[in-house]
Amino acid sequence: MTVIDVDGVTRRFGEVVALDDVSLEVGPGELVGLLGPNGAGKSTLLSLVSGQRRPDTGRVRLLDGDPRDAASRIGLGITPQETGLPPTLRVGEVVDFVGGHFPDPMPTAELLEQFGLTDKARKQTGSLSGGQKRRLAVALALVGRPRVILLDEPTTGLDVTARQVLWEAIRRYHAGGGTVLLTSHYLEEVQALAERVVVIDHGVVRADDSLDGILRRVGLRRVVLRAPVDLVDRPGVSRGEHRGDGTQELYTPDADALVRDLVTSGVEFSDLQIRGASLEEAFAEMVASGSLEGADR
Ligand SMILES: Nc1ncnc2c1ncn2[C@@H]1O[C@H](COP(=O)(O)OP(=O)(O)OP(=O)(O)O)[C@@H](O)[C@H]1O
Repeated sequence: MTVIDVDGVTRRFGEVVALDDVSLEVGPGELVGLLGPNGAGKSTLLSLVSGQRRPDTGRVRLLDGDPRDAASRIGLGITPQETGLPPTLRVGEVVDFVGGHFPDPMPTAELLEQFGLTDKARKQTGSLSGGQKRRLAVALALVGRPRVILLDEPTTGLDVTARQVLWEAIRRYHAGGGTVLLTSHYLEEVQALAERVVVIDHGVVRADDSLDGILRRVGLRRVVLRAPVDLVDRPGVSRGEHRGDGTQELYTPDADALVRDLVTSGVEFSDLQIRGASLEEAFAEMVASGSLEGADR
């Protein structure tokens, strides 16, 4: 059985082609991260899978049914990018209310416990912090014991602790056999959770690979240093530039080898900084180098 089956889907908003012939299959128990820059088409894809929108062309199936049928959506949990919670209802009441729409909801106390919200059960949602609201919004996706959940940027804007609580809850759901499709701007988040990564840009699926496969492609390091000679064209540097502050910014697959080479060659560098490339940088590199072309599973 395929839990999510998107086949040759195109969706336009006026002149904008939000999704351009996108196909994606997600099987039972998979945890898939959907990555892409702003405006890539991630939320549009989720809205088609959840039956909120129809594709212009192509076909979308959810749990072997039409996502616009309530019978298919009973097995779906969703946390959109923004959730409006009724501000005067208490946290426990909101969970009870949403759970009441499902045949076998999770007990409210158990769900709140999992999301670290037990002591907020009697608070009005309007009094919650941004992070607490977000945790509640994700908890609501799970209350009906869904077979699949769609999470649109579940932890954007959260602090480290709140993010960890959510990651744990998502892992627990997945370990129990649940299927997850989540979007994120954060490579770190996808790295922490997903087994499979789909990269989308300008409405097109650019890569669909295991997490390891994607990380190998984006395994670039960013090296910044000050040096009296030009290092941009040095062997081992895949791309680089001179910055306004007099430093050079270099991207390399092997920062250790590059630094060893500079030391043995006697290059007098200073102010050395090394870190992993961010998703945006890695993504730009993938597009620039053409490594995404023809990439597929
Ligand atoms: N309701 C709408 N009306 C008009 N254009 C839209 C609408 N929804 C999305 N778009 C456009 O479709 C494209 C894809 O948007 P979408 O929200 O799916 O991207 P995204 O990858 O989720 O972005 P973000 O990471 O910023 O949430 C964008 O160009 C966006 O401006």
